[in-house]
Amino acid sequence: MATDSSNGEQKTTSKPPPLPSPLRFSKFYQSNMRILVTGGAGFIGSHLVDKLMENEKNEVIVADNYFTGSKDNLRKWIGHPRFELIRHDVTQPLLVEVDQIYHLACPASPIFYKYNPVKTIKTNVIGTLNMLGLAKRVGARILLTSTSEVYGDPLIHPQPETYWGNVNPIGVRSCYDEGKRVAETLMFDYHRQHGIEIRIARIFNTYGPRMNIDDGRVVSNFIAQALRGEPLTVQKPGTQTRSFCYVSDMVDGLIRLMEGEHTGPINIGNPGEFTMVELAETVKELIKPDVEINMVENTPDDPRQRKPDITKAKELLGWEPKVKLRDGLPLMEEDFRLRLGISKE
Ligand SMILES: NC(=O)c1ccc[n+]([C@@H]2O[C@H](COP(=O)([O-])OP(=O)(O)OC[C@H]3O[C@@H](n4cnc5c(N)ncnc54)[C@H](O)[C@@H]3O)[C@@H](O)[C@H]2O)c1
Ligand SMILES: O=c1ccn([C@@H]2O[C@H](COP(=O)(O)OP(=O)(O)O[C@H]3OC[C@@H](O)[C@H](O)[C@H]3O)[C@@H](O)[C@H]2O)c(=O)[nH]1
Repeated sequence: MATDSSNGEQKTTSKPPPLPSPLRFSKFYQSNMRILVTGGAGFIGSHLVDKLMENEKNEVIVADNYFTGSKDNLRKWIGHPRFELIRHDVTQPLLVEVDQIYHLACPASPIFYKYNPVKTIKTNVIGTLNMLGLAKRVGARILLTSTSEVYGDPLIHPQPETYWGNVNPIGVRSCYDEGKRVAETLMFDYHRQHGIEIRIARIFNTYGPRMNIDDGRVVSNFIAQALRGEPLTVQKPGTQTRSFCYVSDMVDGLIRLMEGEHTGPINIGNPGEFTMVELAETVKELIKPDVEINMVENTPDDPRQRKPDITKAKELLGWEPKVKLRDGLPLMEEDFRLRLGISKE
C-alpha cells in the first residue's frame, strides 16, 4: 500500500491495486517496463522521455496532440525500437498496455491554457479520467503532474502540501487551476475506490531548453526578448514572486516520485524566490546588459507570491534541486541562441 505521509488528512486505501496483465509475468515481457508519457512532446515531457529512454529496460510510448508540443522535441527517438509516438488527444480513450503512466498532457503556459478554456478543462478532467480508466484496466501506476496553481493566490507562504489554497473558481485561470484540482480529486477517488496506485506531483515554475520560444511564460519571454534586443516586459507590479526550477531537477524529482512509495501530493520545485523585476535584472545582466525593462499591464488573478515548501520532497524522496537560476539561465540562453540563429557577440 502506498503511504501518504505528505498530507496527513488524506485517506489512502488498503485495497490491493488491480492486477497487471498476465503477460507482465511472462518471461518475454519481464525484461522491459512499458511507460506511457502523455504530453511527452512538450517541454517537460520530452526531457522526461530522454531520461526514461536512457534505461535500456524501458519502452516509452508518447501520446500527444501537438497543441503546444512538437515532434521535433523527440526527433532523436523517432524510429528507435523502444520508442513509439502516437498522435492522440487524451480527451479520447486510449487503449495501450503499459505498466506506468506519466500523465502530463495539458497546456501549461497561461496564454495557451486560456486560449480555449473549455478544451483546457476537458483535458484536465476528461483526459485524467481516461488515463485513470486506462490505469485501472491494465493495473498501471499513474503519476499526475499537478501544479502550484492549485494554491491559487496563496495566503500562506511558502506553500506546504497541507495548504488547501485560495483559488478563484470562476476566473480566467480556473480552467487550469480548478481543472488540476479536479484531476487531483479524481486521482484520489480512483485510488480509494479502485485501489489504483497513484502519484501526484505539484510542480512549481520550471524552465530550461526546449521551451517554446513564444510560449508566453516569463523566463522564455525574457530570454527571447533579450536575445532579440527587445525590452523585457515585466508585468505590473513586478514585485510578484516565483520560484524557478531547472528542468533536469524536475525530471529527477518526477522519476523519484513515480518509483517511490508515496502517493503525494508532493511539491517539486526550487525554493529560490525572485520578484519579476529581479528576474528581469538577472536576465539583463547575464544576457544583454543594455536591454531596456518595460513595465506592462498584468492579467487578472496573477498570483502575488509563490514558493514551494519542499520538506516532504527532501524527506520522502531524498530530492532537492541542484541547479541555481544563475546556472540554468545560460543553458537556456544557449538553446534559444541556436534556435533563433543568434550567435554570441
Ligand atoms: N512547466 C511548468 O512550469 C509547469 C508548472 C506546473 C505544472 N506543469 C505541468 O506539467 C505538464 C507539462 O508542462 P510543460 O511545461 O511541459 O507544458 P507544454 O505545453 O510544453 O507540454 C504539454 C504537452 O501536452 C500536450 N497536450 C496538451 N493538451 C493535450 C491533449 N488534450 N491531449 C494530448 N496532448 C495534449 C501538448 O501538445 C504538449 O506537448 C503539464 O501538465 C503542466 O500543467 C508545468
Ligand atoms: O512577459 C512576461 C510574462 C509573465 N510575467 C510575470 O511572470 C510571472 C510568471 O508568469 P508565467 O506566465 O511564467 O507563469 P505563472 O507562474 O503565471 O504560471 C505558471 O506556473 C504554474 C504552472 O502550472 C503554469 O503552467 C505556469 O505557466 C507572473 O507574475 C507574470 O505576471 C512577466 O512579468 N512578463
